[in-house]
Amino acid sequence: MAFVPPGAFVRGTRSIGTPRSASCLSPLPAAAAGRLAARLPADKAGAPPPVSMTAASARDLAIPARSGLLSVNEEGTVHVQQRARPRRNRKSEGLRSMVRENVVTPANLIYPLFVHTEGENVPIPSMPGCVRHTVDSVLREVGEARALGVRSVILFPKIPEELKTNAADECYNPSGLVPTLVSTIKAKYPDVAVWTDVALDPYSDQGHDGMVSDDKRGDGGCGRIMNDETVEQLCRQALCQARAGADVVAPSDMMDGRVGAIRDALDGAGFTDVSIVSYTAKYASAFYGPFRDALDSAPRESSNAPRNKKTYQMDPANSREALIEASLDVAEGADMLMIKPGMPYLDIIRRLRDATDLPLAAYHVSGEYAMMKAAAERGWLDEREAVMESLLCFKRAGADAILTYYAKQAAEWMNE
Ligand SMILES: NCc1[nH]cc(CCC(=O)O)c1CC(=O)O
Repeated sequence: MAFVPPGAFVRGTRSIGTPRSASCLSPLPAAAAGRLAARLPADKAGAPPPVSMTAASARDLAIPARSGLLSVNEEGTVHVQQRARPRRNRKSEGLRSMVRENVVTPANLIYPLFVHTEGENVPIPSMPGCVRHTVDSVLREVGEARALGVRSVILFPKIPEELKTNAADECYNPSGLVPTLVSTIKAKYPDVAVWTDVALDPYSDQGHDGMVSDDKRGDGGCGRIMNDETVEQLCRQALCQARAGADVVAPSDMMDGRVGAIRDALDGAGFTDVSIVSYTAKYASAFYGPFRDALDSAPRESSNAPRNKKTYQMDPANSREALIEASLDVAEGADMLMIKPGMPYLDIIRRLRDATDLPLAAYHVSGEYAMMKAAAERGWLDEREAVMESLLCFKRAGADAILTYYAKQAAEWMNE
C-alpha cells in the first residue's frame, strides 16, 4: 500500500478477512497521514506493520482495519504505528513547563489607569472593576501593582468639560492633572516607569485626537483633522509630560510625522532619555467604546467634528498599512511599537514582529476587557483561565509587553 496525500481515502490491503468493498473505504486522518508520510523513509512507508494481525483480532477492533496504521498485537492490545508522539512532551507539568515557549510575567504588563480631579473614585459601568481614580487612590493603586511586580503604568485623564477646547491647550498645562500626577507618582515610586498618552482627545471639545478645522473641507463635509497644527500641540504636550518626569511618552493620535517631531522636541530640550512608544498600528476600532465612556472623549455629535476617527486611525481591513506605519516610526526614532486593539489583531503583531527587531507592545483594549468581564459575570467564561490565555497569546504572537486593565489582577494570579 502506498501512502497517499493527506485528506485522501486509503484502503486497508492486508490479508485479513474478505477484500474490502468500496463502502469500507475510510478516511485516514489527514494530519496523521501527513506526519507519518513525512517521517517514514520511502521504502518503509508502504511496508506492512510489524505486528501480525489475525482476522479475529481485526474483528475485535470493531472498525475494520483501515489504513494499516491501527492494528492489534497478539495480546489483543490496540496499537497505532506511530513513532513520533508529540504527546510525550506534554505528559506532565514538569515536562510541559520545561518546553514552554512563552511565559508572561508581571514585568511584561503595563497598567492603564483612569484619573480625574474629583474627590471620589467613580466606577466605569462598561468596565467593571475599573474606576476613575482620585490622586490618593491612584497612588495606592500604583503601589499595589508595584508590590505585585507591575512596574509600568500609563495615565489617562478625564478633563473637566470647561477646560476642553478645539486646540486642547490644557494638554500642556504644567500644573494640569497628568503632569501633577506624573511628578507625584515619580516622587513616591521612582522605580515605576510612568507612561503618558500623547493625543488631544481628552482635552478636545470635539472629541478628536487632533484639531478640527472649521472649513467643512474634510471627510463627509465635516471639518478636517489638521495634521501639522496638531503635531505642534503634541510636541508641547510631550515636552510638558517629560518635564514632569514621564519615563515614556506614547503618541496615540496617529498624525503623520509626530514621532520624529516629538523626538526632536524632546532631544532639543535635553530629554534624550525619555522613550517614545508609538501607537504604530492603531486601528479605527469599535473596541475603544468603554474607554471613551470612561473619559467622555468620543467624537462629538453636535459640532463640526467628523463622526469617527477614520481619517487618522487605520482601516481594520488593512495589514500592509501597518508595515508602512512601522517603517516610518522606526525611521523617526520610536523606541517601541504598539499594536492596538489586541486580540483581533494578533496577525498584525506577528507581521510587525517579523518586520522589526524593536520591542513590541500590544494593547488589550477596553472593549476586550468589557467582553471578558461580561462573559465572566454570567459564568460563561472562566475569567482567570481566559485572561491568562489571552495574555500568553499576545506573547506567542510576538509582543514583548502588554497594556491591560487586567494588569494588577493578572499579576496577583501570577504571584499565587
Ligand atoms: N487617543 C486616545 C486613546 N488612547 C487609548 C485609547 C483606547 C484604549 C482602550 O480602548 O482601552 C484611545 C481612544 C481612542 O483612540 O478613541
